[in-house]
Amino acid sequence: MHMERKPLVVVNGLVRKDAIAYLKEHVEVRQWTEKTVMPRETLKEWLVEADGLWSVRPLDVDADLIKNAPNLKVIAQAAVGYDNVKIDDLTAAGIPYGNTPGVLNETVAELAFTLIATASRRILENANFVKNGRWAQRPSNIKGFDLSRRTLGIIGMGAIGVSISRRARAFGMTVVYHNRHPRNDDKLYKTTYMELDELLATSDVVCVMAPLTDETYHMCDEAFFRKMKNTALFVNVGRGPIVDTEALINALETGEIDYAALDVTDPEPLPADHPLLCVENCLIVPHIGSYTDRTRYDMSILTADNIIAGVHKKPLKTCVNEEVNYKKSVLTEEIALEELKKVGVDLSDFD
Ligand SMILES: NC(=O)C1=CN([C@@H]2O[C@H](COP(=O)(O)OP(=O)(O)OC[C@H]3O[C@@H](n4cnc5c(N)ncnc54)[C@H](OP(=O)(O)O)[C@@H]3O)[C@@H](O)[C@H]2O)C=CC1
Ligand SMILES: O=CC(=O)O
Repeated sequence: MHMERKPLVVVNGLVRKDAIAYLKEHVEVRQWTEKTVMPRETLKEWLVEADGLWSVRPLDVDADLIKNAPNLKVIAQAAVGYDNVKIDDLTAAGIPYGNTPGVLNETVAELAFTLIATASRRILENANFVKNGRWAQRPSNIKGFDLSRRTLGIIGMGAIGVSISRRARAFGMTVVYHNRHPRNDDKLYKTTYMELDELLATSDVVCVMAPLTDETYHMCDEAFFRKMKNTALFVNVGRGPIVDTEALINALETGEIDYAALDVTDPEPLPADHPLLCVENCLIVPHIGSYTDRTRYDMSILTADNIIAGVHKKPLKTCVNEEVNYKKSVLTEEIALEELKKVGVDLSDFD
């Protein structure tokens, strides 16, 4: 009797154990479980046999990585952002790429708004005085500012940006945004489109929620910060390299802007001696936008589902390069095979 081998999925780093257990119910898994980053050459060797790849950062996914992977049918990663992936290379190779949009919108928006609220009331600095037994010595210049009746400018008003805007409205803020294209639902979300310069001049809080692309790389440079209000708060939850870090440090130290709150930095992680860590008016958290147990679970299961679908040539639930996603025709073919089985055709006869 013909025994079909299970598809082989390579995972090049550590991911949640429950997601791996789920994946193993459907496919064979070969995982790099060392704490060190998997050497690229070793990964390339493993991919020779692989049907699928669960990509774990840091990893540059490009034509070179997959050139000796003749069976590869899908690559997926537990993240919305795919700036480490050359999508065109995968499309050229006919490989669909799955990301995890949607399931993290509210969680990332909560973190973005937590940064805004925490920074606006200087929670960290004030809490430190209390914790260090210096309540009474707290200097009077560590003042917060109100969010109500202020303007939030979102750069990159997509799925997460909209969720941030809803929270801002609940705090009594006016929301303006800049994208390459104005949205057609401004009435619904009570938002206003602005060109970038106007947004920077208008906003009391500027929040970057755009993807990292060639266009957005170092978008926040010296000129960008010069156009912001001196009293403004700058927040980045998009990607670190959208910001020219040196320009940000300079803007914070010279008073060009008042304060920054960052979930993402360039580089990541920040080395212990990085100059950004010495800047007093800057709050940094270690890229925890989607990092809650429930949301990381949802992202991991969606990634596993995309991989399981892809290795069986079924449509990925969330695919970036939809033009090479597996289409219904594959399903139709399977339904046809099921029908054949039902009428007693022994498919192994055709192997
Ligand atoms: N810190 C964290 O943990 C997380 C960070 N992220 C980051 O957030 C990004 C956005 O996620 P999500 O909201 O789901 O993505 P979406 O694709 O829904 O939204 C992205 C938005 O950015 C806009 N945009 C793209 N290019 C530019 C540009 N050059 N200038 C201005 N706006 C631009 C797009 O509009 P248009 O096409 O009209 O320009 C779109 O509205 C991700 O790519 C990722 O990098 C996501 C999740 C967690
Ligand atoms: O940074 C996280 C992501 O989902 O993108």
